[in-house]
Amino acid sequence: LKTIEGTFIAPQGKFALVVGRFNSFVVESLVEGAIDTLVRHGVSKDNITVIRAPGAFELPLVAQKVAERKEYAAIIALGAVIRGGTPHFEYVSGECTKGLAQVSMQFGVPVAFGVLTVDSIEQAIERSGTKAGNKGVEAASSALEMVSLLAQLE
Ligand SMILES: O=c1[nH]c(NC[C@H](O)[C@H](O)[C@H](O)CO)c([N+](=O)[O-])c(=O)[nH]1
Repeated sequence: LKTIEGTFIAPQGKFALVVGRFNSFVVESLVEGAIDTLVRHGVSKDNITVIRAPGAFELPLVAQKVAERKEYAAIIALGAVIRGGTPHFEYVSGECTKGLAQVSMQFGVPVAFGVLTVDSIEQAIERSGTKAGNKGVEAASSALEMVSLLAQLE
């Protein structure tokens, strides 16, 4: 039986955090959690770049431009799409999710999905460092694991 799995041991590679500013009160906690996770797993802060975009809708294009540079071992997408009174939520979160997945497949680079898509501010706060964890931490952990896993599949 052969098993191939990723570890969380920091690679030499660089990490790009592409961040949607919208709902920054929540998103900045995701950024903090992601950076803390990378650093505590041995990634040098010199190997972490934070790129901020207006909102979640812009994240796929920014991720694509970052991926094109072929400089980064992984991209961590962070944002918060919070349902308002209109269907806008579906369009923004749907396009963001599809677009990020497309970049990942097109360029063969891990794009960790750390974009909250929630029904309320309360849910957003719960997932940005309170009782439901921190989606930025989860996304950074996923990025570390994927870099390690993909290195074994090259
Ligand atoms: O990141 C978000 N962007 C949002 N809209 C902005 C969007 O991402 C674009 O920046 C904007 O449409 C301009 O292109 C949101 N809502 O509208 O609710 C949201 O909840 N989260």
